Amino acid sequence: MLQDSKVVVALDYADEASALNFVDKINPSQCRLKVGKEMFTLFGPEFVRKLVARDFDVFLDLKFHDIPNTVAKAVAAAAELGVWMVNVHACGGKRMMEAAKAALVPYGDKAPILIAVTVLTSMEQEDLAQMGVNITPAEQVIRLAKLTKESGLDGVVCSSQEASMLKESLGKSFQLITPGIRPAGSAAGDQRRIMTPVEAVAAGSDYLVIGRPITQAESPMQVLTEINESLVS
Ligand SMILES: O=c1ccn([C@@H]2O[C@H](COP(=O)(O)O)[C@@H](O)[C@H]2O)c(=O)[nH]1
Repeated sequence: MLQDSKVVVALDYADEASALNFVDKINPSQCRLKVGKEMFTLFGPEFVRKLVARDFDVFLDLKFHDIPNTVAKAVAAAAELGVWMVNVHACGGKRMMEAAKAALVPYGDKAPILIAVTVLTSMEQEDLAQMGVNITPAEQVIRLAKLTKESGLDGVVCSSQEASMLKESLGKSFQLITPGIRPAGSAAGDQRRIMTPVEAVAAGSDYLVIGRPITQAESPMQVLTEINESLVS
């Protein structure tokens, strides 16, 4: 299926019917779909299978963070679901990330893209300081992104505010998946390191993860269409 859009819609709905009502109105050329902790916990792998069966590229955003053996098994289970992308926390360390990557080798070119979360886009300097991390979010992001690349992964989750710096130091092919995207005028909510869709793409984001500005809009389809049109160069 031809995938044109850089938008990954975060399907953070509390009920399956609302999620499928939105999905039924779109096609895979308009966006990819992200299933996170809320919907996976509520509706499990069967919900993911339904989206994959509709030909959508699915990002399974469960942010695995555990011992290497457990994460490797979880990532392989994600590959069995046929998802397009899966992630772990870079804070799990190099051995954990290497184990996750190795677990995908048997899937060859059917393996999902494997990325690692650096610093959550909801976090700012004060949040890091409270955890004893006394550097800026950007410094922590580059540190974890370098470790992710050394571990053989395909890219990172970061904010678009770090995108140009990461592209410059880690190269064009290292994928940058950026939540914390807010079209002008939409509420930031709990997000802290944000950018508009147009700014994010200009900064070097490869994929834009967008949830509430689309899913909570009066007309989600209209917002998605407007964002896609704003990104056509
Ligand atoms: O650093 C991160 C990592 C993941 N997320 C996820 O992205 C979406 C964002 O949703 P919005 O409604 O657009 O804020 C959400 O599912 C998060 O779990 C993130 O925001 N930041």
